[in-house]
Amino acid sequence: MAQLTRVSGSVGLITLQSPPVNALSAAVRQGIVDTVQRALSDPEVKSVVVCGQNGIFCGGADIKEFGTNMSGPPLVPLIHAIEVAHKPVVAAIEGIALGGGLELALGCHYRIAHSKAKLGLPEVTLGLLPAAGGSQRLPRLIGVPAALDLITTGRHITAAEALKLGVVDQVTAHSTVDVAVKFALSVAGKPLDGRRISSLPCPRPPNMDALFEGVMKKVRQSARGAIAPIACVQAIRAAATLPYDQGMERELELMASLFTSDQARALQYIFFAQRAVARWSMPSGARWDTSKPRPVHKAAVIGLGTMGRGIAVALAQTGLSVVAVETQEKQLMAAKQEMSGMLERGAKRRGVAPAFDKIRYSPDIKAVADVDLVIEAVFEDMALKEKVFQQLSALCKPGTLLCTNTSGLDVDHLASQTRSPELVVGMHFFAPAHVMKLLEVVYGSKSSPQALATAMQLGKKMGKVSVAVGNCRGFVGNRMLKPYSEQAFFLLEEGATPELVDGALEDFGFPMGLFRMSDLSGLDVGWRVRKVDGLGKSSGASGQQARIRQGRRYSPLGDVLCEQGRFGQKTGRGWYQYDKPGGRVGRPDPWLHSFLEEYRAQHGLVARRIDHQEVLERCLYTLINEGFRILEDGIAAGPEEIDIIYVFGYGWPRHRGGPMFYASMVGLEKVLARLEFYQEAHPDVPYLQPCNLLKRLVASGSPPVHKWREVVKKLHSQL
Ligand SMILES: CCCCCC/C=C/CC(=O)SCCNC(=O)CCNC(=O)[C@H](O)C(C)(C)COP(=O)(O)OP(=O)(O)OC[C@H]1O[C@@H](n2cnc3c(N)ncnc32)[C@H](O)[C@@H]1OP(=O)(O)O
Repeated sequence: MAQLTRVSGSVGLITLQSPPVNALSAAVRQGIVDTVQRALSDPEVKSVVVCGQNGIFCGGADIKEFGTNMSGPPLVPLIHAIEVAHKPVVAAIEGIALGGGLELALGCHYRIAHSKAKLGLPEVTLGLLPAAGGSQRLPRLIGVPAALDLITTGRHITAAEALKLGVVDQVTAHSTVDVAVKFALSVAGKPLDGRRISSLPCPRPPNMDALFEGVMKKVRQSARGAIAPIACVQAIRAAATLPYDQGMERELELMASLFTSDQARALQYIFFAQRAVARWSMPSGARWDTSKPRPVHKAAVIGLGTMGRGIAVALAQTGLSVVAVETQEKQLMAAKQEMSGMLERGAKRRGVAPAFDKIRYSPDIKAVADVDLVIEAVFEDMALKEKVFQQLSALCKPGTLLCTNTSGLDVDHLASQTRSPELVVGMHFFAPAHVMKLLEVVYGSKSSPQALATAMQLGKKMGKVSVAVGNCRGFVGNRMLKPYSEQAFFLLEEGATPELVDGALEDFGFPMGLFRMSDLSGLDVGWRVRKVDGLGKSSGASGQQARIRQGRRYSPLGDVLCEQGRFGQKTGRGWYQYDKPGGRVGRPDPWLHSFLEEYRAQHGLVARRIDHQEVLERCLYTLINEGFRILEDGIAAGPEEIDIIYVFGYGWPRHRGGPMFYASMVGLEKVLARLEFYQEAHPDVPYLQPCNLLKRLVASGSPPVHKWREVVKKLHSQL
């Protein structure tokens, strides 16, 4: 779908027409081939402008077509036909020119962009590389270093940056199509030789080998096992070292290795999952498209500890008026100082003025009287939160939405402390709250659809990936973390070291293994929770009985470390040792290794050899098993919710698509069989017991992950 019209007498205007983003579907590609051919053979047409309808140039290849039997004309010859045309072709870029969309524009002889347009080659984020000539043309146009940056990160750039780099020739704040048509009239009949990017030599950077080596090293480190960024570097190296035609062959070869890879499938799944979770639903049937959010102009944050500070800053940065309440005067002053710095740094990064005047600080909770929404972010203690909710319920104007920032406490219980439980939801932010992308929005049994819709919309405005989930201990993310960390502790008891467990998880792609992460966030955090739960005391006893609590296997290892004041980085000792309290670089600690040996001896445990495979299977499969339980319990509407939470909030490697997608790639039969195997070996570990939904899915032939939502729905309708 592309339309050709003649404008200003001699300009052929080709308009891509495929809402919502004019993606290059088979029909659009065919439309471009046809219209270009007609424009070039029409003697009345002297020059051509390519644009997209509805102010959007083109969002690139149609991702929905990937993984299907792709038909229609391929992009490479289509773009080539434009480039070799004897009439000037001008791209009028409004909205976006991404991926294949930008590659199409690079095939044109001139590019004019609207000042608000965004451009980029984000293929790497989908597990691919720009394989419609993008990896060969961009370095020729803007040089190797800049092309390496854009292609390996996939970042979107502004029109201003595009102009500075030389990606576009002109930027306008007026009608881009009008400007492009005028420009096309002015260049009609002029020679095009220097305008065909593929015929330009690729500028060779000085120290080219060192440059590529350095970039490859950096990419390998940050890619954590992702293959696409590496292929991107290899393709650009081909542009820098080979003639264009050979470079194109290399581009195709590299793309072929990525196109059908598991990683590409995983990354494309995450792209669509991120969009699917925005279309939330509640067990009552209420949905995103039938529930209208309330307007929120003014919000309050109660409690200015680490979380409250980040939340208040994030709210102010969205343009909301914020009342930041902290009843302890000293803490209030410290918060004010730190938050000013956060606002300043954030503003500098985004090139805007800091939103200092958006925040009013108050030591008095009565300041919430006229706000539309409150986010309570006091210490994670139910009695304290109860009290705050009772106060808020009495002080706020009717209709104020009351949200709790908790990492797992009962939202229904807090709602029961208020006069309007339907206005209460959980908003589980992740630290640092003004940086981390994930937000779990937790609806309780009485939360109204409007309350959920309001919190979801607010999360979106704050730039968060918001996921609606039901209320249970730990919600989705932290609930799944429990079996995962439990297994890691058991593995230490059985013979592993923190380095071995972390090594396996980091090789898998997590930025940090569980023990390194625990040292960073503080071992005392989990210890406090365990003590509230009646666990968390080392007891000092020996033998197996000492490792059984509440009728199940329990490892007091973390408790013993805490009793010795080893809280992680903050105390300079935890699962690793650090140079000093607050040190960042953890080194293996011989003390800990001897401690583990003594511990095993004390408890009659015999160390055995544990390999990476066992670490991964036991930690990840129990986590996945809990994910299935969460689906079974109706806490998450589908696997996409779980996967997005893990990718955006828990460091699950994106190229592995989240835990539920990973399970589908491994094969549900295998996950089930290994859980059964480990359960037999450890019958006192309930988390190893395969859940019914997993068994049911395997029994029904292990349907692909996108079909699970239906299976879960059916399961719930039968209950
Ligand atoms: C050997 C094979 C050779 C092949 C050579 C060609 C290869 C080319 C590679 C590519 O071009 S890969 C695609 C590159 N493009 C992208 O990565 C862009 C992806 N899209 C986005 O980043 C965003 O969607 C957006 C375009 C910036 C718009 O964001 P916005 O927040 O405004 O809206 P969304 O909710 O994200 O999207 C709206 C709607 O559109 C769907 N969509 C977006 N882009 C595409 C696409 N490229 N293909 C198909 N569908 C797309 C998106 O899924 C939403 O749909 P929904 O149904 O409403 O959820």
